[in-house]
Amino acid sequence: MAFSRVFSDPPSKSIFKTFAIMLLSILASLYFLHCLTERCGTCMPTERRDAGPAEGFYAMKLKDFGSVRRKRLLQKRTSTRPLVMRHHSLHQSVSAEDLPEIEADKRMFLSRVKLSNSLNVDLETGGSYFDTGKLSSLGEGSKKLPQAIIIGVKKGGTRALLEFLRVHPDIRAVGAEPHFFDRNYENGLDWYRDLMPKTLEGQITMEKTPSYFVTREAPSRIYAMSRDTKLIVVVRDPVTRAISDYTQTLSKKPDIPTFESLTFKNRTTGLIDTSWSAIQIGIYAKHLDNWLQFFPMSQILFVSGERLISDPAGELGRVQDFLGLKRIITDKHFYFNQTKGFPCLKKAEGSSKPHCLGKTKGRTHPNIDPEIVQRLRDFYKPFNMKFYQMTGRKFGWDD
Ligand SMILES: Nc1ncnc2c1ncn2[C@@H]1O[C@H](COP(=O)(O)OS(=O)(=O)O)[C@@H](OP(=O)(O)O)[C@H]1O
Repeated sequence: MAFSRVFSDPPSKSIFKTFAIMLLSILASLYFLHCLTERCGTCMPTERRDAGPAEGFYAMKLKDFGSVRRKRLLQKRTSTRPLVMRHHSLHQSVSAEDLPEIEADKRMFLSRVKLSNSLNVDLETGGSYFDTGKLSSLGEGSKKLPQAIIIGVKKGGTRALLEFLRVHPDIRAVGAEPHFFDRNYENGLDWYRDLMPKTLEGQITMEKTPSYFVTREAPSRIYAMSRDTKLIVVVRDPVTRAISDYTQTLSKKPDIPTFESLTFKNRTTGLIDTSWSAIQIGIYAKHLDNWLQFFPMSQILFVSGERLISDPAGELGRVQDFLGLKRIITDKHFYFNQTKGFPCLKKAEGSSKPHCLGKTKGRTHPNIDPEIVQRLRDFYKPFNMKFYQMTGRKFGWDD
């Protein structure tokens, strides 16, 4: 009897013990969460908003440090995501290039966008990811509608621009192309907002969908969302752009007719088929007219696709100015990769490794008969002249 009293607890005592253990575990988890939000441990300097002129320089430095830190903080919190999520096959199976351009399988597309954004995977390059769900549980930042959008043009260099911009600590961008203002508008703004990554105060939310530039309804729809939206268009020599567009289609459907036969309505008369999208997209002046019905020129920035390759830092400087951001992305961020034949990032967003765009960017183009190329140059010339006049910039496609 005495033995059993010493070695076996009465039921109430054992319940108390279990309860005490549970309480301790809850307290330990709470403390762990608390530390995750960095409210314990080190004390970091924070941004000062009230710096007077004499403190300007230091305030600026502090601001840069603050914004860099903000982004690092956001990225750090995602780095516990299982590495399997970065597995190459995942990126391959959801490659943005694989998203059907015209006859999109909507359900598949939406699930891809969702997957991309839940991981913040850049579907094209697989370069970075961001666990928005995790942040939401910590209550950091909030999803906002984009304040700036790269609206075009297809094959202009839009992916390169977005990837480069993502290096900036004050830019947060969705990796996949949401196609909201063309294919998914009926889903509503809440759906669109939900695709966006979380941002902290002062950060700019961005997305890119190159087909917006040629979508008739896109200007009015974006205007309805916010008349202050900043628009960026990466333009490229329309002839090279058309060939690049064709090369992409050919890579997916090797049986399509030749570039030559698609270019002409009638080969003997030399009449160009302007209904072919590869040709149509390059008539920039016509599409721009549509945008100018809703947005002033001052709200649209034109980036040269050619200079984005020959002088990425120069073009990025213009974009950062346009977005009202400090020029943080400079020459130091790029190197020219001889094998790729393009500029690449020394360090991609959220990584310490060099990063080039994927193999679907910078494809080898098929050889096109120089006569046909010349015919296309003649066709585009008046439209290009008009476009130079409208934008006040000579892009040098006809020199
Ligand atoms: N740094 C860097 N690396 C690789 N590729 C680069 C880069 N900068 C610009 N480009 C050019 O981007 C072209 C693809 O344009 P987009 O990204 O707008 O294409 S898409 O519309 O999103 O499919 C792609 O076109 P192609 O060369 O025809 O493949 C490239 O020429």
